[in-house]
Amino acid sequence: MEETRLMLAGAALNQTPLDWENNLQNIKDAITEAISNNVDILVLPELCITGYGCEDLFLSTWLAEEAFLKLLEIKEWCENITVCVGIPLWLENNVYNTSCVIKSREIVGFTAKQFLANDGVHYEPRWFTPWPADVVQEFEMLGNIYSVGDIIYEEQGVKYAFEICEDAWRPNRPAERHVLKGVQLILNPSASHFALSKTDIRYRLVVDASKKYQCAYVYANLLGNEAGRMIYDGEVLIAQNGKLIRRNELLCYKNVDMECAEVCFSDNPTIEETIEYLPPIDENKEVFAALTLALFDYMRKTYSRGFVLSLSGGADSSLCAVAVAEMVRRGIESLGVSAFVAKAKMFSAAEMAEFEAMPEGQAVKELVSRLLTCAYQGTVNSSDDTFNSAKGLADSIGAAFYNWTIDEEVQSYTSKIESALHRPLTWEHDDITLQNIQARVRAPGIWMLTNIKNALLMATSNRSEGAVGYTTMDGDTAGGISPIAGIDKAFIRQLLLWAQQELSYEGLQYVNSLQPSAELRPSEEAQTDEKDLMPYEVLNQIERLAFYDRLAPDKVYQQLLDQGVASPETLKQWVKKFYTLWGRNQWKRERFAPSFHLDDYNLDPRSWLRFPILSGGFKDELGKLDNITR
Ligand SMILES: Nc1ncnc2c1ncn2[C@@H]1O[C@H](COP(=O)(O)OP(=O)(O)OC[C@H]2O[C@@H]([n+]3cccc(C(=O)O)c3)[C@H](O)[C@@H]2O)[C@@H](O)[C@H]1O
Ligand SMILES: Nc1ncnc2c1ncn2[C@@H]1O[C@H](COP(=O)(O)OP(=O)(O)OP(=O)(O)O)[C@@H](O)[C@H]1O
Ligand SMILES: NC(=O)CC[C@H](N)C(=O)O
Repeated sequence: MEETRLMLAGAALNQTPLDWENNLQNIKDAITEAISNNVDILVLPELCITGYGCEDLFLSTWLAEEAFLKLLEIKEWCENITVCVGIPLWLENNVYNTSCVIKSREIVGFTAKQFLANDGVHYEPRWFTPWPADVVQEFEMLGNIYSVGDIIYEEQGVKYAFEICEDAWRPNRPAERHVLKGVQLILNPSASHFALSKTDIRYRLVVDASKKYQCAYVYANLLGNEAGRMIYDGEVLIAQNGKLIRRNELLCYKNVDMECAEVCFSDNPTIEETIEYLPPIDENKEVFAALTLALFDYMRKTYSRGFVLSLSGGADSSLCAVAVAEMVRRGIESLGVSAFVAKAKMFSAAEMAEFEAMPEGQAVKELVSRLLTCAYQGTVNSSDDTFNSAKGLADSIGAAFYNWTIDEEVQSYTSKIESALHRPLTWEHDDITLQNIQARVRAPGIWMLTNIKNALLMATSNRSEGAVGYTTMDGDTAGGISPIAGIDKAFIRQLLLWAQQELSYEGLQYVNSLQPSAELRPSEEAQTDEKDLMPYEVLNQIERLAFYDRLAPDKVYQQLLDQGVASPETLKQWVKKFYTLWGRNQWKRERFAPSFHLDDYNLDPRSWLRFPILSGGFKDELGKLDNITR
């Protein structure tokens, strides 16, 4: 075969469902950048016209009709370039998830996804119909006839075809067949949610496939917090014959992040400039990168003016505080001060000029003071340690910090109820009630600050607390966003140590020396979370075995016993406590503020784990544990 050289590009886009203006602007910017780089073929992410996360709106025909009109606009921007753009397509009562190929202002065809994502966070078969392999048909739209299906396209003699995201994750992926028909280039528009270490799997799907099928491969993912919960890392990969040619920085703050490379097609192509080595995955780094970008997008897409936080100085609220500070630092590192403040869409021209005039370090601190407001709300049960931790951290990152006590409000409610019931409330008889009223009276004041600031209230619940409902509903669950509800407590504690050491958040030194405590009981009782519950490591292990590995309670017990986690009696108590609290507290998980999906699975009923609100609570299954003799 004669040698052909094609300039190939993939662009990650930060899209938002139904935000036509934003989505089209990003697409236009990507096309303009590609044209200026003499790109022959540009791949844009899955469903990027409408946004991937439109959910049940995909079932409304008007959405696809509107998207088609937008496609006709986009087509006019494609002068002397081939652009692949994701769009839902309604045909005879079915909706298909497609990528449309536009070449020099003409629509060449639509490739429809063949394997729909239906695991974990994905529910695609609810909306889309899978397309059968090897089938191509014609359809009429607005007076024109188009081709749709499993099309093989050609660019300057090079045959190419598609795998749309999930298509590449299946053993009988389309590339298997396409390469037998002479295809030398596979394009993959994706909406592949972020999860820890997942980039490694994608690398293999792309680079190993390019080796196995002896082809070139271009992969382009969505970028940012698109629709609230899922985060996309914006990965762009260009590979050929098992060699990685381009890969971008993941989780950046740009709207458009493009990579391009000239790729040679011949019987024995020369592959210049390959990337031999990718840095090893560091999950702490990944969590911070994903969490902070997710916060920034959530803030600007809700037009909020920063965050408000009830800062106890404990691990969970400290992580939320550091996440906002790191959001500002990373955002400025990625975009520069001017673009960051412009993108935040909340500052006047005069304020923006003020920030721009500051040295970068000062701008970061000044912005943190505007974007993060914290309050310590102590009671007689609070310790100096937690106050010092909260104040020390807030001061060190430059956050606005208030301090007040809530004893008066607690006392006011307690005496009201005591006089209504004609009896005193005591720790002996009313333990949980007296704990919960403290957590609850922290909510109105912090909500007031939130309203005044037009900000978002951060709820600090973590994943381990979520599993067992160790949190007061409408108390410390109050908030508009639960940024760390996907992260377990053991991970949080080591993450904070890492952030102190590696990211130099010195203000974390206080929390890193504290034992987690709710500080809701009188201090002489020395309440700790782990005394109330069980060691967090064990709680997290039970949760994973129960809901990721999907084992029955007795098998969970047996496995942990075999690992020597605790004595049989203690372990039985912990397993029983876990399942009983898990079953009783589904309603709480249903009511948490929206949280981010960070791990390969999580407990969020809206995105991963369905469980009944009313259930038998594993009574019989836990009863079986008593019959196990060892
Ligand atoms: N299925 C269901 N659907 C709807 N509502 C249901 C329900 N089951 C119970 N309920 C309701 O739930 C109420 C109990 O829930 P709730 O009032 O939240 O209280 P509850 O879950 O009983 O207790 C809260 C727990 O969280 C711990 N906590 C609280 C605050 C902070 C921290 C910390 O770590 O800092 C820890 C505290 O030590 C205690 O163990 C019941 O009175 C009942 O009304
Ligand atoms: N003294 C306090 N001042 C302000 N907020 C508080 C105070 N005590 C508790 N809270 C709020 O209630 C939340 C729940 O408390 P919890 O103890 O679970 O979390 P934490 O204090 O951040 O972490 P840890 O459990 O590691 O101590 C806190 O994150 C915080 O938002
Ligand atoms: N949009 C998709 O098809 C995503 C599914 C794919 N398994 C992923 O998580 O990346």
